[in-house]
Amino acid sequence: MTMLSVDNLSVTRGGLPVLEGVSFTLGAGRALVLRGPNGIGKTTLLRTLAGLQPALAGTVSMPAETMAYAGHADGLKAMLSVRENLRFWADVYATPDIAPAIEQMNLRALADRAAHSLSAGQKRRLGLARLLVTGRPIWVLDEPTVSLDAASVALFGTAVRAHLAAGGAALMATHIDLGIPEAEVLDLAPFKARPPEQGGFRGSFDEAFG
Ligand SMILES: Nc1ncnc2c1ncn2[C@@H]1O[C@H](COP(=O)(O)OP(=O)(O)OP(=O)(O)O)[C@@H](O)[C@H]1O
Repeated sequence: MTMLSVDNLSVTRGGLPVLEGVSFTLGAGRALVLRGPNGIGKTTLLRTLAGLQPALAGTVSMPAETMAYAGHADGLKAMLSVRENLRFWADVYATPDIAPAIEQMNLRALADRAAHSLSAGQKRRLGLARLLVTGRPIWVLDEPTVSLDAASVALFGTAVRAHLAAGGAALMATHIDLGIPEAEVLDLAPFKARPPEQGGFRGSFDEAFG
């Protein structure tokens, strides 16, 4: 069953097209890994899908409200404890129980620590625990394993697989193997936007106004 359908999407950064004509579908229970070199537009595409910036063209079948985005900035409240951060998000998303998220991301020993006092990897774990309390079906993950040690990468891989097994879906940019062999891969190279031709803008300008 198709959960998300992206058709002919074009995305921009700093006003310039980055990727053009991106099309793919993502089924319930499926994971899709975006591949491509630094700067190709993985972050831009994920942010566009999550509704954080507008698309230049194309359609996305599901609203951003169905997606939980975890990006480079974890969006944690520095002065709140781990537990308070999760309660805050649980209230926002009307999720009754934060205990499963604390367990799955191995945060029990850190539950009363202020978020600002956590290490980079611990902050990442808290940011990923936030995904679990959103209750949203489509996870949109930008380099989710940055700063995680091997044990935490394994925890995270397990959480993603549990999400897929429960009928969710995941779209992610990652350079490492998450231990999800069934994940499909989308190479973004064919969608790289062509740079504007030399004088192309002036040409069309002249044509329109000359
Ligand atoms: N703030 C910005 N303003 C203008 N252009 C930007 C900005 N940030 C990034 N870009 C450019 O937009 C393009 C796409 O960047 P993006 O971060 O989406 O790539 P990425 O594939 O996620 O890269 P990485 O693998 O390094 O994370 C790049 O060419 C980059 O130089």
